[in-house]
Amino acid sequence: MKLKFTKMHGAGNDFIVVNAIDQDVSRITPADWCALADRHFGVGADQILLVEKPSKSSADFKYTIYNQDGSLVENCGNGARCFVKYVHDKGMTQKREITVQIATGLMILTLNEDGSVTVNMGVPKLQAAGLPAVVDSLPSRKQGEDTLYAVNVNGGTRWLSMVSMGNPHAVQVVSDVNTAPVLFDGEALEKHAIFPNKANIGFMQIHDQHHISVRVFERGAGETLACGTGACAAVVAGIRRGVLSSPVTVQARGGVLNIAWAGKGHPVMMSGPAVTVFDGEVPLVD
Ligand SMILES: N[C@@H](CCC[C@H](N)C(=O)O)C(=O)O
Repeated sequence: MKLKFTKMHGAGNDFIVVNAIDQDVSRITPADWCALADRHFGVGADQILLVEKPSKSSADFKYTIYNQDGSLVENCGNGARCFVKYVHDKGMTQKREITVQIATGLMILTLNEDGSVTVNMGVPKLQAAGLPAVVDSLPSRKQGEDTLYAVNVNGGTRWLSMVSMGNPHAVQVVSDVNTAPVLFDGEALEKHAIFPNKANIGFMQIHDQHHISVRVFERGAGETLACGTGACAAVVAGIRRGVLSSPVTVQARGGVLNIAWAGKGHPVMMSGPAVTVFDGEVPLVD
């Protein structure tokens, strides 16, 4: 069997996008997706995105996401932008505003005139239990409206904000993202016992109340050049801590994302680039 795909990226967070409406992918296993995402023996990608038929009549498409390690994911912000560009470029819809079914509900995405995409990322969950994160025995302190939890890792204490964007994020403020121990601490925190489903670990440097730099050690993928949901989680945490004001420009290693959030109970709006790299075809073992 041959599988057609498109390689895309959003601010350097790269994807293999697969049309699973016109191609039968039912026999492709998570291990196959993992092999395809391998950077040495496969095509290479942080995530695999499947474009599928929705089961809800109010949605235009369904969108299933696998991490590089083959695990299923609830949400992917940079992927959502690439998803819209893909279905538009492939003539699968003429609509510029598209409703997409994801694991946690419906997501509304808008293809802007300049080719960028704006995504309504939904209302963030602000309780640690919602990630889930088991924080009952951890020391905590308030900063603004946020509650920070002290987690011991690699011989030090990190004060983490807990934000769910449908997927779990723990965010800490660092003085310099370039020297922050993103790989060392990120890997240890991703798998920390307080996160039963693991977590994405964000490191945020605050330049001023409207500008930050963020690096994210992603669950199931390691550090990526950008993480859309991670950027949203960092902005939500910063606004709740009282150190950021909406809108916020987020500098990731691979590009810039713009995030707006009006506060508790409101959805996070994210805008940023979506780029096609090439179309390809790979043989898969039957
Ligand atoms: N790169 C993504 C997030 C992908 C999912 C994440 N690794 C997880 O396991 O939750 C983004 O742009 O949001």
